[in-house]
Amino acid sequence: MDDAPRTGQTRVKPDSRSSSPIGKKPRLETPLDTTTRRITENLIASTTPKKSFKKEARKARRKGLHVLPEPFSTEDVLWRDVASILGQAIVDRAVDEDIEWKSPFALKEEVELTVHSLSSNGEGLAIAPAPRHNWIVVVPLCLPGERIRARVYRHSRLHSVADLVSVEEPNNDLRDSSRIKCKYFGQCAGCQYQMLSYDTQLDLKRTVVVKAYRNFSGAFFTSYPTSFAQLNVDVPESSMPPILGTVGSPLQYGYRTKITPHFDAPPKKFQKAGPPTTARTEKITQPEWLKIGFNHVGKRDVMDIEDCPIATPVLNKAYGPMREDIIKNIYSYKKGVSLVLRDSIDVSAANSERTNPLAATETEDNTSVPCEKQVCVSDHRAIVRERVGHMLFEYPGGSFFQNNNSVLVPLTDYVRNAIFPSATAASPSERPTHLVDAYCGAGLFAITLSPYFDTIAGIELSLDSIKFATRNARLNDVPEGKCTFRAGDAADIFAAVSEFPPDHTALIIDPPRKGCDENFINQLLTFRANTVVYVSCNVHTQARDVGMILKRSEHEADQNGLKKYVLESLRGFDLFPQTAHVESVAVLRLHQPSD
Ligand SMILES: C[S@@+](CC[C@H](N)C(=O)[O-])C[C@H]1O[C@@H](n2cnc3c(N)ncnc32)[C@H](O)[C@@H]1O
Repeated sequence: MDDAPRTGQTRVKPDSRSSSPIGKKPRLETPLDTTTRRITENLIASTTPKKSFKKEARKARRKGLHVLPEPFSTEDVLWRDVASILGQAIVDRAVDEDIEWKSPFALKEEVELTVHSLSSNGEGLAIAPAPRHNWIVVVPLCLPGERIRARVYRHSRLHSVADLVSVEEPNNDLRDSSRIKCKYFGQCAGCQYQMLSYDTQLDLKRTVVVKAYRNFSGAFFTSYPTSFAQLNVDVPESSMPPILGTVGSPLQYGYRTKITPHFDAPPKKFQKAGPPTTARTEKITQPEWLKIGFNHVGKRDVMDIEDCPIATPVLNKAYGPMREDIIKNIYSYKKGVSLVLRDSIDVSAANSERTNPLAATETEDNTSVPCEKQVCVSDHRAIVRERVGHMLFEYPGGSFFQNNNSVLVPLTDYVRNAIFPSATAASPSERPTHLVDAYCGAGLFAITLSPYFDTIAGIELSLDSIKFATRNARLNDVPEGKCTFRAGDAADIFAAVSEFPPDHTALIIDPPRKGCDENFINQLLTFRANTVVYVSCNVHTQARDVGMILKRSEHEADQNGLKKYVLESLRGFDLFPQTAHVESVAVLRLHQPSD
């Protein structure tokens, strides 16, 4: 291969300190890069840690160089969608002719387009009209089949990004504006699917899961790949296991139990001199420059937002007075602020009512829970209390907890049913007795599933979350000694559970967006828990990790006749209705190679 970076592109050396999930000094190649070697050589390797990657990428962009997206990032996922619409022949030709970064559009050019499909990130993808048809235009808030006008504002590799100007011919089979419940729809970057029926949203999310496994898992090859690069080649959908329908959220609006609106500090001239005299003497009104809310679609600037219909009513009620307070005191802020608003059971009221069995209310399944008052917690260190079914969870306002309470009982029930399918239930000697909850946070899975196991171990990087997981076990009367939580890297859990019987152990994995690392996957494959349930907020890194587990265990089964992991089921869960985001749950179990 030609080692020299091409003009206009950059190359960053892999960092050997990284704990990449992809093997030693991997070179992650996109499907098309397999044949476009010169570009592959210029990929910023996936071994580069995120911070270095961003720093190197910034440096390179300052020099006017082109930077290929970080593997598995939102931009990488978009690139795969762009490339699969254009097809390999067009991409290869563009590389040979050195035109893959040369947009046929001018910046600010307005163009009429027909939307081809939606990307996995929810944007519309349109093939540019002839004679510029070997190029894709990415436009938010439009739907397949629609004729639109869009204004181009950025170029990338074989695609340009544009603002939606107008929908000239809507797709009335999909679009129904009467469904839209937010006055900021079309401007706020938060929710792009409000014009769709909920069933359509769930179908689209299933397609995202299908595409992620097709593009990023490489798990369904017929032969064993010799390098990780080979894992990243499109596989035909027919060779994948069926991907089930996305499980919907019981609440489709008013579900978000956490929002983080933000605002910038006053412009420098006001910071030095204080507010203009009028602002000090007259009734305080919101200065023109002050925007408190969320980002504009396609931009980094904040737009002013007074309420958010996907947030719970309690958060919306608290947000108005918070905004007023900020407006009143804005000149005392020296830096921008990201607020946190979390919906919580009123801890003081709940404490007294928990001791009063008469203060109870009926739930849908005719059981009773204490009457509870919901409040908004806006202090990062204050305790938030939340109920999942009949269990209570507490955690600090600034730490991780799932943001859609309405879907947590279906989600935890689903994970439990996956671990105890009816076939296994018939044979008590095969039932899992031990549970490992890796990336356990405040103990959501470990504690909700605790009645079904003899012994449970959880691990989590955040010391705060671990303190609360331990406290939550006590809060829910989990017998002393049944649940052990420790702070540390997820991979450390395997040394701590060496006494657990792997055949009777279930492992739940719920990592952050970047997925698992190589050390974790190696140890998982050595430990060999009978059942693995992988819950993920990033189906693309999940596909990569699951692909790796399946292929490596298949290889070992071929070598030594051991059982191998089989992907028994895979489906999306909708934790964020009205948005393009999908959570994904994969269930893997050890099977005899002949099964
Ligand atoms: C998506 S959250 C899941 C938490 C929990 N399972 C839940 O549902 O509430 C991922 C968690 O992994 C933790 N984490 C991140 N990197 C980790 C690592 N290397 N080892 C262990 N935990 C990690 C984060 O602090 C976060 O709490």
